[in-house]
Amino acid sequence: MIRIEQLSKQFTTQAGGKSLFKRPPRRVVQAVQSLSFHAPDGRITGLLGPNGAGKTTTLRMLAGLFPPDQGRLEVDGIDVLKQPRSALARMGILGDAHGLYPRLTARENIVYFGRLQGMDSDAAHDRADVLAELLDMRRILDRRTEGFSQGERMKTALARALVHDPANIVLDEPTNGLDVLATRGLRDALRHLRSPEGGRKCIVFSSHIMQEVEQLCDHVVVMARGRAVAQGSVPELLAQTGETRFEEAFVKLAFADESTEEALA
Ligand SMILES: Nc1ncnc2c1ncn2[C@@H]1O[C@H](COP(=O)(O)OP(=O)(O)OP(=O)(O)O)[C@@H](O)[C@H]1O
Repeated sequence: MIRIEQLSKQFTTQAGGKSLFKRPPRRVVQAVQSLSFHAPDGRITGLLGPNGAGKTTTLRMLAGLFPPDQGRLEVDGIDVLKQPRSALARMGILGDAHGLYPRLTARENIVYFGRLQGMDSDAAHDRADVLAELLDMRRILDRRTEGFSQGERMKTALARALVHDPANIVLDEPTNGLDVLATRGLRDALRHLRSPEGGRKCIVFSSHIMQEVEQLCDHVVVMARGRAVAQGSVPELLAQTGETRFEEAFVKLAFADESTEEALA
């Protein structure tokens, strides 16, 4: 179970400037603002938002990569800021950079991570076999990852993230660069992991692809400009917007401010 409460994060960047002598002005980007949501076990929760909505920033804070300015992040009741190691041990995280060791085989990459998580070698090897079955990667399991395709890299990175059988699975744009079959395979694997047979995992993933979210998610958090502008199941969001197509509902929800601002300009 993952719970996020009133999360905020801003970044300060240098604005561009032509002058050699004047320091360019600073710009503040509010990446995430007062974001709250709850992702229960046995459910797939999707963070859906356009580019720059704050999805990756949110998931990076959940992974303990940097602290929020404000707010609380909890994994199975454990505070990520206060007890990062225990919280991280309860999560399998697939980030945007897959960072595999190219000289190791897929299996060795998976087993190595298992060992880092405190598993003994036999258990890590057994688990690599189970995951290879689940993610349909038996063909590549004993190949060096050097030269792997995008889909093969993603599967290996996902298997590595799941090696310690975490109760919570966090995925940032997992289908980026995958073809239709690989996307289907991933969808099936996530459905299995959500089911009682798959361990009723709590799954949180980010995406800007509506069809993916529509087909997979029990709960959708629509993000825009760092905020959650709406939350609910797909039927609830359709009812809330009075739309029959999810794409229309999403555009209405995610870009509502912009049309108002454009109208006022
Ligand atoms: N390290 C950083 N420094 C400055 N600005 C940042 C940094 N990281 C994120 N941002 C800004 O914060 C905002 C949210 O970015 P984020 O990557 O979280 O969005 P996203 O919803 O994941 O977008 P996308 O779908 O394009 O990946 C953007 O305006 C981005 O430029």
